[in-house]
Amino acid sequence: MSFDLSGVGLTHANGTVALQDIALKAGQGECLALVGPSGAGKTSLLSVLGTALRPSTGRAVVLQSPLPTTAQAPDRSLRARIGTVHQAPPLPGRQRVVTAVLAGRLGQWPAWKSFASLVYPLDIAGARAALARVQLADKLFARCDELSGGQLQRVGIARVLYQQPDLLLADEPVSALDPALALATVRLLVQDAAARGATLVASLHAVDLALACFARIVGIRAGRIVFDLPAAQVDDALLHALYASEGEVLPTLGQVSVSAPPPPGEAAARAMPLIAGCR
Ligand SMILES: Nc1ncnc2c1ncn2[C@@H]1O[C@H](COP(=O)(O)OP(=O)(O)OP(=O)(O)O)[C@@H](O)[C@H]1O
Repeated sequence: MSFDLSGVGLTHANGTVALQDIALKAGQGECLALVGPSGAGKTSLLSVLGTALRPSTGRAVVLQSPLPTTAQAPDRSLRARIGTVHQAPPLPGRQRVVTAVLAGRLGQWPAWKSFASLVYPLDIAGARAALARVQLADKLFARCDELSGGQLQRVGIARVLYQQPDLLLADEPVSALDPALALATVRLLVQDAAARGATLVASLHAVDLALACFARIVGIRAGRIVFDLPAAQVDDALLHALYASEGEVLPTLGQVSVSAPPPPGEAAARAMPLIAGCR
């Protein structure tokens, strides 16, 4: 088992209830996509899985470790086995890309090696290889503040590819990329996880991308899981109900407009001429 959440709730410091009674588990090596409208709780759920936020209620076990329910910090070795791709990677502007990528393994290295690598990058070849997988090898020694938003997202992805975590969490990882690059990048994440037997949980804005690339789709609305199904069983009625608060147009990579709920399967199929066979 990669993770097992039962009865998990999360209330933010200001009293906002972000998650309620979440029951979700995944075996090692499973890949699942989280979809749902803005504010549904996708980032909050990924933050709990990534140990950045402590559940307010319920029980969470991640990579065989029960997460602490007190203020106690999760242990460093657990965090080193979890990799997170942020929508906007928190990379210092003055940091070189090579250092940002190598930081993916800081949690796995002994303190002396981490410190030495911050002073002088210790595995330049490894960083270059990870960047090449996202077509950014030429930016190896660029400063992070010299990159576009989409390039920064890809540096964040190269960092997690370099890290090789057992549990990979991706929060809107391709939101700043054009459709073709977004598809190639999500495929890369899925293929990397599959090749290594790692678990991947990705929140995706574009439902067509989620349906094309992931075998299992989890729909979230108002902090609750409303469906958890194989992609083939996620039909338009379910998706329109999920996104009802955002109008009648489903968010897709191709921004294909669907004016009214069509028969099951049709909207996603219409929205997907660009993306086929990702899984
Ligand atoms: N740091 C915070 N403090 C207070 N409330 C928060 C905080 N972060 C998120 N929330 C609230 O928690 C709820 C869930 O937010 P979350 O960011 O998890 O949703 P999301 O599905 O990721 O949304 P989006 O798709 O817009 O990124 C929302 O009501 C949001 O306003």
